[in-house]
Amino acid sequence: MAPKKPPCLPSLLLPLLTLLLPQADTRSFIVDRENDRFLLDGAPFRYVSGSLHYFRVPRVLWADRLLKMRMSGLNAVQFYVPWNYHEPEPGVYNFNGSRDLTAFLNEASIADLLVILRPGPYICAEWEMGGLPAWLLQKPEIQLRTSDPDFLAAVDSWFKVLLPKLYPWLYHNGGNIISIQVENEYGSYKACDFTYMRHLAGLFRALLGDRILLFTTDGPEGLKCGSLQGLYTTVDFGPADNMTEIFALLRKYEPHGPLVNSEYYTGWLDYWGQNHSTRSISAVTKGLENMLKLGASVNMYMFHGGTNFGYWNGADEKGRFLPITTSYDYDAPISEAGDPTPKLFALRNVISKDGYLLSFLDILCPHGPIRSILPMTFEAVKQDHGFMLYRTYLTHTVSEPTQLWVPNNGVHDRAYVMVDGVFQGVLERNMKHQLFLMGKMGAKLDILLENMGRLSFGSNSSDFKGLLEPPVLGQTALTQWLMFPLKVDKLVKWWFPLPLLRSSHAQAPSGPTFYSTTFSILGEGGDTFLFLPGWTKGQVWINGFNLGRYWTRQGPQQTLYVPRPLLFSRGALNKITLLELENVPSEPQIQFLDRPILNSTLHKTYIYSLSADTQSPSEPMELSGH
Ligand SMILES: CCCCNC(=S)N1C[C@H](O)[C@@H](O)[C@@H](O)[C@H]1CO
Repeated sequence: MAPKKPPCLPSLLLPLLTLLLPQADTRSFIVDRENDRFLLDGAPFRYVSGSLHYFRVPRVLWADRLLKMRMSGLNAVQFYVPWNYHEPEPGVYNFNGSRDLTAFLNEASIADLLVILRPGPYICAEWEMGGLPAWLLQKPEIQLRTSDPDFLAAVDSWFKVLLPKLYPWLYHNGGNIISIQVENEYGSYKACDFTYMRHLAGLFRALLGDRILLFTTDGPEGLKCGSLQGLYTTVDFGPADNMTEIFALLRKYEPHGPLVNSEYYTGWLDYWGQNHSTRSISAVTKGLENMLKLGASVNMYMFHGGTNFGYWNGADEKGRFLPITTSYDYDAPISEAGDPTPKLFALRNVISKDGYLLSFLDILCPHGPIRSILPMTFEAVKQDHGFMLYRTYLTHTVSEPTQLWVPNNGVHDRAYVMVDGVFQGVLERNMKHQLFLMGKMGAKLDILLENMGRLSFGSNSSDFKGLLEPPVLGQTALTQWLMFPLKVDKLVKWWFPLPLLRSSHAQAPSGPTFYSTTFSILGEGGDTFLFLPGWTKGQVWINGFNLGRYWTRQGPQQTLYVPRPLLFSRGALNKITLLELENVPSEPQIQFLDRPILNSTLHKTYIYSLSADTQSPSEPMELSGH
């Protein structure tokens, strides 16, 4: 979330003050040259990042694109800041709407993505004038990207506005920016003006302090003029390039420290009048796999390209003037329209093999688990409502079905038990039914605990929730627990729809599973009642609103009231997400009825068929109860 704001001091004082203040926490992102790696908060860290340019995506879609990147297994996002996008005229600044850089940083933080920021002043990027404002050319003799005093004066003035905005977002200040690039592929520019680069490096240090990692990026041929003492050197290259040769060349500039490819090309740009550029999935994934095996940190350029709206496209000169197209699809893993492509899933598989794929737990429990010898209650880990996952590992093989139980009625309130992700069944408060399981030594035992609501009347309202006693397997009390307090509502708000219906022969998964889909209302619509025939028990959200619990199997309530104001009408898409805790039918359906069903008796299964004339449920046919 937005980091703590520094005291509003003159911008140049801030870094100085920070130096004087004791560092309030141990947040840090540094280069460990002894072990050729990054350290994040002292722990070995490698980023698998993707480029997404906020200035090529409408603000209302930022969250969607960023989450899709996170769900692809990335842990960082890299983006430029185009100077001309924010200073349309000298001294006039715009950081509003789709130019709200702070809002984008915050969206990245919400998506749990670290940030690699590239503020230029030149950014290239197939963007109008490489990000430099056209008004610089009102001085026709100006020497762009050099120590020309006119150019430096404009650069200084811009960065004295921009960089203090970034200061609170630096990782060690509580934000998510782990590194900042100085200039862009300067070694590819004819000037090779080290005075200019030293000026920029000094300005960044003066305004950002000395803790943030500053780096440069160049193609292999640009390292000589693009690298600078005090700035970490990185390279860029694509799948067709010789990774071994290029990294060997990089080692001449950075003999120690992590190898970094700051722009690994997943596709390429398009020019009007030429064929759409593509890069093969196999080549792109193979190259990524090889770099990950080397322990390199990689940023995939682009992971989502977006669009050159308005007049913002740039141009290249290759013997002739070549304007860039409006689409910046880039044959990227997320298409220009935001759709995951086969390339995304192929890259996700590579990242997952590397152990980098996010489980839901990374999103549901972004701060990681709490470790304890004995299980802790919801209250002890400061989780009031909803769900907590308890995880332990079997310390011995259980080769015969063995009872899992919790002494003193210690399940508060329902426990969904899995072994290595396979659903075993449910333990329930005040219920005597037994649960037997088997598993090899080292098998993962997960218990998803549901808080069904605290006592509101009775002898003791101190109704603690969770596992109040250590579960016992046979005669062995299980210890060494990890507790994951789950922020389910946060995930649901960003979840993009997944197909709800499965092909009939597919065995619907059992145990805690998310389902999500979209639906639209043709007319104005009205209040309605959600009916989930054949579903068992769970939680449901509509358009991010937590509608409540359903327990179709149990009754007597079979429908959930859906107030009309929750819904979008006239064809707009509504999103429904369900967390089914036990089982769904092979072809799960959701129905919206025009009346409630609150009176089904317990343990009976009803089939309601919508009668053709009224589209309302006929009288229920009672099937055998069980
Ligand atoms: C045809 C030469 C284009 C020069 N740009 C190159 S090599 N690239 C590197 C550059 O840093 C980046 O901003 C992008 O411009 C990328 C191409 O998408």
